[in-house]
Amino acid sequence: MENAIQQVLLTEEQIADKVKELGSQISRDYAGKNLMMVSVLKGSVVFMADLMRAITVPCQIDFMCVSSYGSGTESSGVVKIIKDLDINLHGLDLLIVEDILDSGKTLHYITKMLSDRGTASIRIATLLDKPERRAAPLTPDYCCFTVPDEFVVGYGLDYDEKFRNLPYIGVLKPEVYTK
Ligand SMILES: O=P(O)(O)OC[C@H]1O[C@H](OP(=O)(O)OP(=O)(O)O)[C@H](O)[C@@H]1O
Ligand code: HPA
Ligand SMILES: [Mg+2]
Repeated sequence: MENAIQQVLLTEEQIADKVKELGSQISRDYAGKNLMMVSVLKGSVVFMADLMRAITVPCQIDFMCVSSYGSGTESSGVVKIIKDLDINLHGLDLLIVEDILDSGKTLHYITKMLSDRGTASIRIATLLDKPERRAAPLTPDYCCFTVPDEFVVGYGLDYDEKFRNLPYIGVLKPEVYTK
């Protein structure tokens, strides 16, 4: 697994520090609100688990599972909802938790879909932002790191369902996906 990585972009320590910092900021911003954290599976599972434990105000959590990349490195443009949320969102302050904002197609679709459900507010927290690839008009409200236009894996992010369990974020060697 490690020999498919060209470069470690973000170490475990760098990620942990930044996630704690973001947790404190979100805790300040959501004091007195009805925070509902929505994790967009599968990629956000690791970030969600760490971020929710860095938040000190009361919150609910729920999960939705969507997919648009399949086994490629470019968005198919078709966002498939594999599992929708279970909880009624009326009056809740939604924080959508994503691992990466890349083309923006996934979050554009999800925010539009969820804004029809009577939420009090919707914000986006993403671990990584790759602005050079943006195709849909979207900016995150909270972001831990901006990354260059390279395919990254680890800390939940996959290529063809692999590498999610790497504890750091690494750039995948292009020969892994150009073969
Ligand atoms: O901004 P975009 O170009 O839409 O890319 C971002 C989305 O792509 C990845 O999901 P993917 O479809 O790979 O599903 P996964 O989370 O199960 O890996 C990632 O987890 C984001 O949800
Ligand atoms: O760079 C990426 N890596 C893994 N999954 C992704 N989904 C969008 N961009 C990426
Ligand atoms: Mg993926």
